[in-house]
This record gives sequence, structure tokens and C-alpha cells, in this order.
Amino acid sequence: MPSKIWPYITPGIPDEMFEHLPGIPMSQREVRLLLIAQLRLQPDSVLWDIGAGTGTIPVEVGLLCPYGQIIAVERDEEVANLIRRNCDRFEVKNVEVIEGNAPDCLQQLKPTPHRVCIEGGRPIQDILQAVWDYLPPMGRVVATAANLESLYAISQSFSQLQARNIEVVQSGVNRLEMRGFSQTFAAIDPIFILSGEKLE
Ligand SMILES: C[S@@+](CC[C@H](N)C(=O)[O-])C[C@H]1O[C@@H](n2cnc3c(N)ncnc32)[C@H](O)[C@@H]1O
Repeated sequence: MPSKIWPYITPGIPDEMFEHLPGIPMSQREVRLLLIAQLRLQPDSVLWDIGAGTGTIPVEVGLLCPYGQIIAVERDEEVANLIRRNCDRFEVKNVEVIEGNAPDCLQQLKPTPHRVCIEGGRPIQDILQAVWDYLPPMGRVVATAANLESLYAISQSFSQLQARNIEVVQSGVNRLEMRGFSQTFAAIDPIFILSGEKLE
């Protein structure tokens, strides 16, 4: 695979075009699309991506929002370097990668965000509470949950924070695959995507 891929029209970059590391989770393309739609981005949005993993969101948003700034927060040094390599691969220049543990590292992030994506970090309630203090009125948070406990925790936090326009979507995506001699539909792990806005 070439080290640089350019140009690429987003959104919806195929998963295999990113460099991945074994054991490091990444948002699957169709789920990523739902998540990006919920962010409701503008060309100059500032996005914090907390628990940025493989860096698929920073790459897609960096390309979609040419005047935007993306701050990718990742606690693991090796994974943070993977995000940098994926940004280089797509020649994305408007992403800054911060190695740090949320929520402790959030106070050092500049500028403050219009949009926040949360896909990693526990306890999720502490991260949501911390993020809320940095959001402007009408700022949006999109958080994902892979299990019932996370769904409940995020939902409860939104309620405590008095988030407005809360939406919850669960993905249900099947992809055609060859299994032996048969073409079979295989399910992608369903994910809950929750979003909410700060009123004031
Ligand atoms: C599900 S993955 C994110 C996948 C990503 N959206 C992608 O498509 O590549 C979650 C990531 O969050 C990171 N993480 C977990 N807790 C964190 C925390 N408290 N602060 C920063 N990063 C964290 C993990 O190291 C992991 O790489």
C-alpha cells in the first residue's frame, strides 16, 4: 500500500485505506459516516476528537473542513503516532495530535471546540462534564457507546448537563462478503451514537 493517498474525496474513506495496528479499534466506514453526520460540521469548525484511536475521524474531518482545526487526543503514544502517520498519508495538515489522558489533558487544548467527538475514555461522565465547560452555546457533543452501560452513562450525563436536541441512533449495517462459495451478509458491530447540544 502506498504511504500517501491523495487526492481522496470524503466522507466515507474505505477502512483498508487507513494504516491500522493490530488490536487498535477503528470506526468502521458506515458507522463513521453516521458519526460525522451527527457532528454537523461547518467549514471552519474546531473539533476535539477524544480517544482518537486510528485517526479516521481527524482525517475525514480534516479533509471535509479545510478551514477547520482538529485536535486529536490519544493517551497511547504508539497510537498517537499512528494518527500522525494516517494524517500524513492523506496529506491532512489541520490536525494536531495531543498525547494525553482525558479529562486531565483537556485544559491544555487550544482553541476551544465547537464540536467534540468522544470515542474513548472512562469514566465517560467525567469527560463529558469537563468537555461541557469548554463548549460554547450551540456547541455539539457526539459520543459513541458499544454497550448498555456506556449508553446509560452517556444518556444520564446528557440529562444532568441539560443537553438539548438529544438524538440517539443505533447503527445496523451489513456488508456483503464471500464465505467459501457463498455471498453472505456480515454484520458490523452495532454502535449507539448519541449527540446533544449545549444551550447556554
Ligand atoms: C474506539 S478507539 C477510537 C477509534 C477511532 N474513532 C478510530 O476510528 O480510529 C478508542 C481510543 O481511545 C483511547 N482512549 C481511551 N481512553 C482515553 C482517555 N481517557 N484519554 C485519551 N484517549 C483515550 C484508546 O487508547 C483508543 O485508542
